[in-house]
Amino acid sequence: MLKESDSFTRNQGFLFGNLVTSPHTSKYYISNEMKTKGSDCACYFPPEMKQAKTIIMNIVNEQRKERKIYEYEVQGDWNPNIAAVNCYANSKEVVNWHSDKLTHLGPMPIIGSLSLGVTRQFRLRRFGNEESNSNRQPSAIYSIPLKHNSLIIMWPPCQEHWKHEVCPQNSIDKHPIAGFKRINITFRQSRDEYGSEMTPTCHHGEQCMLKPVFNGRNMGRYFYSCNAGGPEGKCDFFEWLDIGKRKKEFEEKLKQRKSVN
Ligand SMILES: O=C(O)CCC(=O)C(=O)O
Ligand SMILES: [Fe+2]
Repeated sequence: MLKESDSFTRNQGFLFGNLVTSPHTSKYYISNEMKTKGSDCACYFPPEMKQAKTIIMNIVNEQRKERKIYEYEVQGDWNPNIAAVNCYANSKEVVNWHSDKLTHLGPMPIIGSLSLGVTRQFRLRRFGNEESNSNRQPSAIYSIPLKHNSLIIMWPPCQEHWKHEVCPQNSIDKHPIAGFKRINITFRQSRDEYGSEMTPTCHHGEQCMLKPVFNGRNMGRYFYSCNAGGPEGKCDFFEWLDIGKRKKEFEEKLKQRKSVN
């Protein structure tokens, strides 16, 4: 993975009309079973990643026996089939405050995050109810040092209520093998129910993003909106996610697929 990380690339995207380049490099991997689902990504889990996946999957599923399972999260065993791998080349490479995208993971995802190499600070802060907070106090920031070979599990509803970042540091201790590099593998489960076929497209033909409502009277609901903005730089597409309806539509799709085969 250390060797492979030299070929990782920086994502680019538009943020409020400005082209921004990712402050770290990354690469996406998929499991073999995703191959049959028509994904065009050619990077399959290498053998070591498969081994790590199995270990992490077993830990998560064991812990889930003792945990509350939310209605909207994946039912049955958690089975990660994609991995986003980030590489931070030095102490100034970061990932900025964000919560992970729900579009293909669906509501209440579980994310198993394995750290390799240099120890970096992983920070978390709550973001719901910020506007309704009359004092406008910024929420507390929790900082967790993630050592080589440590696992952090972001349980639901972490992505709905918390943001996370890996912040720049003035100094870091050199790792005997990785030097100043840190590699982070986040294992995620892409759910067929939230696959591209099931994701609405806006009036401009862009795939929409699934987002949670994190405060106010609609808190707990999810909606689709367009991030791309459309040709005029704005797109007002909006659609509530009806989870019951989605389940039925997906079952219907499965039945149709079976009858075609
Ligand atoms: O590097 C980390 O620990 C976090 C990575 C992350 O948040 C992400 O890839 O979404
Ligand atoms: Fe993240």
